[in-house]
Amino acid sequence: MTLHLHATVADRGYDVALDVADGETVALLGPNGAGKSTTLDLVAGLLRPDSGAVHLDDRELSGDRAWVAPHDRRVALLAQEPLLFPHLSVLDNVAFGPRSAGARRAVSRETARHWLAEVGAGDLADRSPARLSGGQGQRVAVARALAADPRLLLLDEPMAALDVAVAPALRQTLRRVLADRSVVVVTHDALDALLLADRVVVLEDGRVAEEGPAAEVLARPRSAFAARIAGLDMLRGRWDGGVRTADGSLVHGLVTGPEPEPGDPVVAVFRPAAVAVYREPPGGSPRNAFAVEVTDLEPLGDQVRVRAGDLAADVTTYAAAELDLAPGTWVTFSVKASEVAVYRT
Ligand SMILES: Nc1ncnc2c1ncn2[C@@H]1O[C@H](COP(=O)(O)OP(=O)(O)OP(=O)(O)O)[C@@H](O)[C@H]1O
Repeated sequence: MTLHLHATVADRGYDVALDVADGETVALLGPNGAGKSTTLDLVAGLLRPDSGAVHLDDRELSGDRAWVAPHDRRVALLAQEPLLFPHLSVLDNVAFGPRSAGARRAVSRETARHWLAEVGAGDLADRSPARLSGGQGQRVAVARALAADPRLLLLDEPMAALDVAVAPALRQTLRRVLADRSVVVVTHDALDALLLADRVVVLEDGRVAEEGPAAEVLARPRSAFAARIAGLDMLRGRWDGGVRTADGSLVHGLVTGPEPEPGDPVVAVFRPAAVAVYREPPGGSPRNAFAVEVTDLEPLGDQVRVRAGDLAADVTTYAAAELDLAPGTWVTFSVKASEVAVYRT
C-alpha cells in the first residue's frame, strides 16, 4: 500500500506533501504546532483539506471529488492513550475490529488472540481495560489496531504517555510488528526515529523542512528541530568563506558535501561536548568564539549542559562551578573549526 498526500489547510498555514511507500515506516518529527497531528487527521479522515488530495494506492480518500468516511479507509489511528472500550474485556476490545468487519465471533476472537500474542499481551485477554498499566494498555491498543487489518497504520506518539522504564520494551515490540507495514509515526524522540523509521520527515510551520533516511537526517540535520533532537548545535547563515550568521559573525569549519557558492544557505553543526566555555573571550585563539547569555543549566551525568538559547555546551560540573554560571551570565562559547561541520541546506 502506498500513501500520497498533498494537502493545504488554510487556517492552519498547512501545506504538506507526504508519500509513504509500500512497507515503509515514516517518522513525522517537528516542534509543537508544526502540523504533525494535522497530517494524521487528514489521512485518518478526521479533517478535510481545503485543497489537494489523499490517495491510498489508486483510491482517493479525500479530494475535490471524493470523501471516504474514516471507518471505510482501512487506516488505523493509534492515539497517545489506548482509548479502549471500558465495558469490554481486552480480548473483546481486540476482536471488535474483525467482528465489525463481519467476521464470526469465534474467528474474530481467534484473530484477537493471535494479535495479543504478537504484542506480548496474550496473558491479558480476560482483563478489564481498567486493570491495565499504561504500557499494557498501549500493547492492547496496538493489537486492536492490527487486528482490524489496516492498510496503513498511524501512530501518534505511542510512547509519550509511558514511563521511561517501559518504553524500551514497547519500542522493541513496535519495531517487530511494524516491519514491512506502511506506517506513519509521530514522535519527538530521536531513538524512535532511528529504531522504528526507514525515513523521517521534519515539519516546521506547516511545511516539510527536511526529509531523508533517519540516520542521515540525525547525523547531518538541516532543520533546527532535527539538530535539537539529534543533540547537536546548529548555526545558520550564508556562505562567505565560512558561515556568516545574521548577527555578522563568521563561523569556520570543515566543509562536507558539495562546495558552497558565495551566498548559499549553509549551516555550521557541532557537538555541545566540543564547546569550551569562558568567562572572558580567549585572546589570540584561532577558535570560533560567540558571546552568549546563559539561559539554563541542566545536570547531565557528571557534566552540566549549559544552554544559551538554541546553543548548548557540555562542561564538567567542576568547570560550571568554577565559572560561577547562572542564567543571565554572559559567557563566550568557543569551538575549534576542526570540530565544526559546514554544509549546504
Ligand atoms: N482544531 C484546530 N483548529 C484550528 N487550528 C488548529 C487546530 N488544531 C491545530 N491547529 C493549528 O494547526 C497548526 C498545526 O497544529 P498540529 O496540532 O497539527 O501540530 P503538531 O505538530 O501536531 O503539534 P503538537 O506537537 O503540539 O501536537 C497549529 O498552528 C495549530 O495551532
